Amino acid sequence: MSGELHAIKSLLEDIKSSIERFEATNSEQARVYALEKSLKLTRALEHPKDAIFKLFLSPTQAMAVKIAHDLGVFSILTGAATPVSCERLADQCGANSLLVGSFIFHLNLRPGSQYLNPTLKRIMRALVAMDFAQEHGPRIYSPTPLSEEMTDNKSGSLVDALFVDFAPVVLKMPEFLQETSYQNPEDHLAGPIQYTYNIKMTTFEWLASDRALHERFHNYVQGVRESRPFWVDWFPVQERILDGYSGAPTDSFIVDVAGGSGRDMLALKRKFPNLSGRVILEDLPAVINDIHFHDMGLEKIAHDVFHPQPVEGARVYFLKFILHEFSDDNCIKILQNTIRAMKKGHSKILIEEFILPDENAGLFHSMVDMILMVVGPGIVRTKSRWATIMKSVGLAVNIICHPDGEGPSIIEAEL
Ligand SMILES: C[S@@+](CC[C@H](N)C(=O)[O-])C[C@H]1O[C@@H](n2cnc3c(N)ncnc32)[C@H](O)[C@@H]1O
Repeated sequence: MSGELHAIKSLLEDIKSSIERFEATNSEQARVYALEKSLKLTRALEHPKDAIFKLFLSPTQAMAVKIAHDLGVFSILTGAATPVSCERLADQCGANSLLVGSFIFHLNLRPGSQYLNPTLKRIMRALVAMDFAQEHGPRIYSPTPLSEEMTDNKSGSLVDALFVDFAPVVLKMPEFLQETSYQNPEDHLAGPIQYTYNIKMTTFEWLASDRALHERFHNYVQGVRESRPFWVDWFPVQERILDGYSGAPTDSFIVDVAGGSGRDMLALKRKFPNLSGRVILEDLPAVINDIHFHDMGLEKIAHDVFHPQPVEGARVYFLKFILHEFSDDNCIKILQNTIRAMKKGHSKILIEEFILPDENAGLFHSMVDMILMVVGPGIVRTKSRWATIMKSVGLAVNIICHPDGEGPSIIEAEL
C-alpha cells in the first residue's frame, strides 16, 4: 500500500503543478495534462473491483442524461429565474412529455402532488451526482454549466445520436469482430454499421438516407468543432501558405475537400478578407445542396473523394477529419485522387486530424479511435502510421503543427 500511496501523492503533485502552470499561462496543454492525471488519480484511488462495477454502471449515466433531455429538464432548469422544485419540474415536464404525463396518470395523481411518481426524482439524483444539475436543499434544483450545455441543440443532438444511431452499433461491435475473426474493420461497405443495420451502403450514404439522422450528425459535428479554435487561429497561414503565393483572383487558392458545412473556409475568409483566389468547398451532393451561405463568396462543388479531384493546381488542398473516416487503403485512394490535381512546387496538402502518439495515448484520443472503428470504419492514426502513408503516395511532409492542448494537428505536405 505504501507504494500505491506514494504513486497517489506523486500524481497529486503533478496535478497541482500543472494547475499552477495553467493559472500562470492559461496553457491548454497544462489543463489537459491536469485532467489526464486526474483520471489516473481516480484510478489509483479506486479498488479494481469497484472500477469494473462502475464500468458496468457507466451506460446508465448517458441514460439519465438522455431521459432528462427528452423530458426538457435542462431547458426548464436554465430557463427558470430561481431554483426549481422537483414537483414544479414534473409539472412542466408533464406539459412537454407524454412519459411524465402518463406515469402520473397511471398512479391517478395530479402533477405536482407530493406523491409524485419517483422516476423524475431518481433521474434528478443521478444528474446532480454527475454535475448536470445542482441541488439546493432536498429536491430543489438549479442548472450547472453541463445543464446549460445540454440546451444547445448541437450537444443535444450528440446525446440523441448516441442512443438512436450509434449505441446499437457499439453493442453489436464485439459480435461483429467475432464474426469477422477480429480483422481490423476496413471495408466501408461491410463495417459495423452495415452489419448492425443490415445495409449495403457506406456510412455517409446511410447518414444522408434519412433527414433526421443527417441533421443529428451534421448538428453534432458542428457542436464538436465549436469546442476548439479554428485552424486559422493557430496554424501559421501567412508563413506557410500565403507567403510566396501570388495567384490571380480567378486562380484556385484553397479547396476544402469533404469540408462539411464550410466553417473552416468561412473562418479563413474572415481572418484574411483580402485573400486573392477562389475558396472552394467540396462535399457529397446531399451535403453541398443543403448549404446556403449568406456571405463571403465561397464556391461549392459536389465531389466524391473517390473520384479524381476536379479542381487542378490549387495552392492548398485542405482535408479535415475525412481521412480518419476510412481505412489506410481508402485513405491512400483519396490522397492519390488529390495528388493528381496538385502542381509540384506550388500546391500543398493540409491534413487536419488527431494524431496519436506512438505510445501512451490519452483516453480522449483513444476513445475517438474506438468510435471511428465503429463508424467509418476508420482510424485515428499514429505519427508513424501517417509517415508510412505519406511516403507511400509520394508526399513529403514539411511540418506537423500542433495547437495548444488536445485538438487536431495539421500535417503540411507537398509533392
Ligand atoms: C466528419 S465530417 C468532416 C467535415 C469537415 N471537414 C469538418 O471537419 O467539419 C466528414 C465529411 O466527409 C464527407 N464525406 C464522406 N464521404 C465522402 C465522399 N465519398 N466524398 C466527399 N465527401 C465525403 C461527409 O459528408 C462529411 O461532411
